[in-house]
Amino acid sequence: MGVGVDSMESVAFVAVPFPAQGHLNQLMHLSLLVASRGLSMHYAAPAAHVRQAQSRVHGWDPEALGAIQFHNLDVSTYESPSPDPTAASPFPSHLMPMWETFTAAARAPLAVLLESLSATHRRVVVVYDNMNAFAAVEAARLSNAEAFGMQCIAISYNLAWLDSGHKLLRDHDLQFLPIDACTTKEFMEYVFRTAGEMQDGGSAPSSGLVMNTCRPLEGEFIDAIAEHPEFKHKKLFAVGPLNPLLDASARTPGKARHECMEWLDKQPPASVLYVSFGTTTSLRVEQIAEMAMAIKGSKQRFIWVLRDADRADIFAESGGETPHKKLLSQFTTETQGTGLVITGWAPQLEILAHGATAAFMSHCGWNSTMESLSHGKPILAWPMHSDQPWDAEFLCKYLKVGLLVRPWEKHSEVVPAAAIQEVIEEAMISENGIALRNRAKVLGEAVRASVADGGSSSKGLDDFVAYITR
Ligand SMILES: O=c1ccn([C@@H]2O[C@H](COP(=O)(O)OP(=O)(O)O[C@H]3O[C@H](CO)[C@@H](O)[C@H](O)[C@H]3O)[C@@H](O)[C@H]2O)c(=O)[nH]1
Repeated sequence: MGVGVDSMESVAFVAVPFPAQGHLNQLMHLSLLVASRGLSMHYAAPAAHVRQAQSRVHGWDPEALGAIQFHNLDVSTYESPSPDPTAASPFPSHLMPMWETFTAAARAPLAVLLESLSATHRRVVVVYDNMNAFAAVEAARLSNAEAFGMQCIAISYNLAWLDSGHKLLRDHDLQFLPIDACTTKEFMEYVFRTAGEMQDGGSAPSSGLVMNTCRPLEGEFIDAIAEHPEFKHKKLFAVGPLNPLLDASARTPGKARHECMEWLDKQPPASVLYVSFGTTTSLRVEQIAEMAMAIKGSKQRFIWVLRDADRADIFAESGGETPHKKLLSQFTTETQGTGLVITGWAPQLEILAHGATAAFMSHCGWNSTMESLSHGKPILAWPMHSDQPWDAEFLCKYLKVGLLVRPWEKHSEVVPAAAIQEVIEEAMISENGIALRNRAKVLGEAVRASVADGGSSSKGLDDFVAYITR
């Protein structure tokens, strides 16, 4: 027997993230933000990635997860090799087998989920990672579903991709490196193959884009993309930063604090350098040695997250001893009291929010960029792959809250300790560094205002929810 319209719940919101931390995270934040608006919330990913997203969610009281129904998309088993720091390309190619399996296998169970939600709701709204265009195709098969792409990277990146000679880039002297230069041939082939399945050989059948960005960072670029023929007839919503905003005490309600936070509490204000390269980068052992020398030589307080890229299944046993174990133990002894090395999962959002943190040496993944800027912290930019060289360019030349550690062009070289140390000292103890930190603080206030009541991103989220529940 069919379900009567009167008894149907209203709108089902289905998040379909791409299986990698920097993507799982953003759709989780969006789902949690929308959850309080009375929609029926769903988050669909392979089982290990649902678990990953749940266990690593940051800045939220874990109880908030209760508002979401999680669905394990049944995909066949995939290889989960260790990353290879010595590989010719810094791109995380060890994740490719899992991504291939995901794209091929997640579609059928997603279709079943969407069909069942479609039968019991007035409307199904699918917010899919732009890498998962298949989800938009599945939504388009249903009469009462619509899809929105989730933009997990800078929108200026899309503009540069579509038109690298755009006036905005020329006016600000911004150089765009094409993505194929910063990834691998294999990844590009995967991207074009998965996008190529789309209708008319091009874009996914979506109603628009939800963008994890805000006007104080990318206002001109948001306007320019809205004018672009590809987006002109689409609904665009800038709702970022999606990451929660913490105050300088950096406490997340309902969550036990990591021991590094007790150490941070004891450091003077704006005195600690935070160093981390996200979840898709593994440094060569020679580079780790140079980094250790630079940090020690700078005599600055620090927290250094020294971990390899995630494996496809983060819960799989990691094999063997790390090659830098001896170096690390010596470094830890020599820098006792000045800093901490974290080899596990660090509470990055809390560290960036903390009043003792001064600056962030980062690979410029878009999450790290937004998390840092929304807490008013400048970036020592060391781009590794993909969109990161663009983010570094944007931070250093457009927003003027970044210092370049090394240009992308030198990515295959080991950066010597002296060069790293010079940038650390510039950020931490020079006049220029103080000016940089002040600019980041001012920008951070503008970013935070955009998600406060009446701010542009807060309005963007209201408009999005009003549109999907119309
Ligand atoms: O110990 C750690 C390490 C990472 N993080 C978090 O993990 C996320 C990492 O995301 P991001 O900074 O974006 O880096 P990647 O993991 O490298 O992200 C991938 O996804 C991003 C969004 O698409 C892209 O911008 C990047 O280039 C791509 O590598 C952030 O939320 C961090 O706060 C922690 O909380 N603790």
